[in-house]
Amino acid sequence: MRLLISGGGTGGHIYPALALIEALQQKDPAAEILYVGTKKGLESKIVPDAGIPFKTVEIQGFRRSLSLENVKTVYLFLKSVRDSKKIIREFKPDVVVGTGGYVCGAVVYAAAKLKIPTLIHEQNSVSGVTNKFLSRYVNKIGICFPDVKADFPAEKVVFTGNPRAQQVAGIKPNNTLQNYGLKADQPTLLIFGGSRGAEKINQTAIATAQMFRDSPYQVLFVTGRVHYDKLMQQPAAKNLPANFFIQPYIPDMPQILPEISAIVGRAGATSLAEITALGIPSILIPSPYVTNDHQTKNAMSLVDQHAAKLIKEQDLTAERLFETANELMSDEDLCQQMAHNAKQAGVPDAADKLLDVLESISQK
Ligand SMILES: CC(=O)N[C@H]1[C@@H](OP(=O)(O)OP(=O)(O)OC[C@H]2O[C@@H](n3ccc(=O)[nH]c3=O)[C@H](O)[C@@H]2O)O[C@H](CO)[C@@H](O)[C@@H]1O
Repeated sequence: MRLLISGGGTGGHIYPALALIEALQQKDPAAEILYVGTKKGLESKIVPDAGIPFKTVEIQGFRRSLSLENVKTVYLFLKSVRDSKKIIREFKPDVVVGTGGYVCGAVVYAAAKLKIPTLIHEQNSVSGVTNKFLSRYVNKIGICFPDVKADFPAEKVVFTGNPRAQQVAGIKPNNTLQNYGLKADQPTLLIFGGSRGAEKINQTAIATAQMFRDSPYQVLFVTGRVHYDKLMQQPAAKNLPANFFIQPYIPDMPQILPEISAIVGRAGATSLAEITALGIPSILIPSPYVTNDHQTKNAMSLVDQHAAKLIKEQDLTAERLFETANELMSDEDLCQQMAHNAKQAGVPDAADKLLDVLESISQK
């Protein structure tokens, strides 16, 4: 099969695409893949690092207010559709897949206009702007939360879950935390604010460092690459307790997750797919800055099932973060119960499900 795939901007759109590619390559080692993204998005590093052929088009998102920038956005969209058509004609895919982000708007739209079979994957409980636009043109739509079906033409929707879940579910603990300086035999709390890091979570997490000093577990705090240098200059980052570790980014997150006891993080949909695939208790701090507050809705699906606790960003303080995390890490029964509940919500065969949909529409 020749698969052209596009998804960009943040890890939450990119990692599901990579997981689908991995599942396809396992099933069909002769499969030919091309990934289309932008130079500016995280995909321009993550995708070539994964050894996948990568091409770019130039595109940007719409501003919500009336602005001259939107004229440029329309111009870039039309140009990127033309550029995408050129890439599609050269690569001759059997099927084109979009996993969200502005870039896949142009690529998948171009494919649909060229009558190539198309599939989009919506990770969230509320449809993204790009997927909503594309839903008119595509053949099928894979979803991860039942509620989001209402945002799309019902006959196109298939519940598949997030393929990253299957990629993560297949990995066994292998002392990977040691590569980051942590101990292999201690429970570990992971704190991170999504694939790009989150300023408020970062400032709060660094302020908790000394509070964790005497805890019988270790803390791995991941800042996001763009925040790391500035954060490490703060006095609080200079004299860290021996059980508190800071990293800019974890490129091999699927490898470390099976060794994590509990997570404090945003409620990005791909992170939640990982948390539920493995059954990890979590404390979720949804981003209030995303379309239609979709992270709160994502988070509530786990909170309602007693699989996660929720702290609103506006209520986040160092004391609240430490107390909530410490309470969880100190209560084995609670951890086990939440882990069990999280796992119930997981879809550990999501990549196979999405591949089935892909094969059903592909020209090959
Ligand atoms: C601000 C924003 O628009 N966020 C959106 C974005 O989030 P974001 O890109 O943060 O996505 P998620 O939290 O869903 O996923 C993050 C992904 O990055 C990985 N990771 C993270 C940190 C790290 O150091 N290493 C690493 O590999 C995680 O394992 C996970 O696979 O896409 C999600 C999925 O559509 C949405 O639900 C989020 O609302």
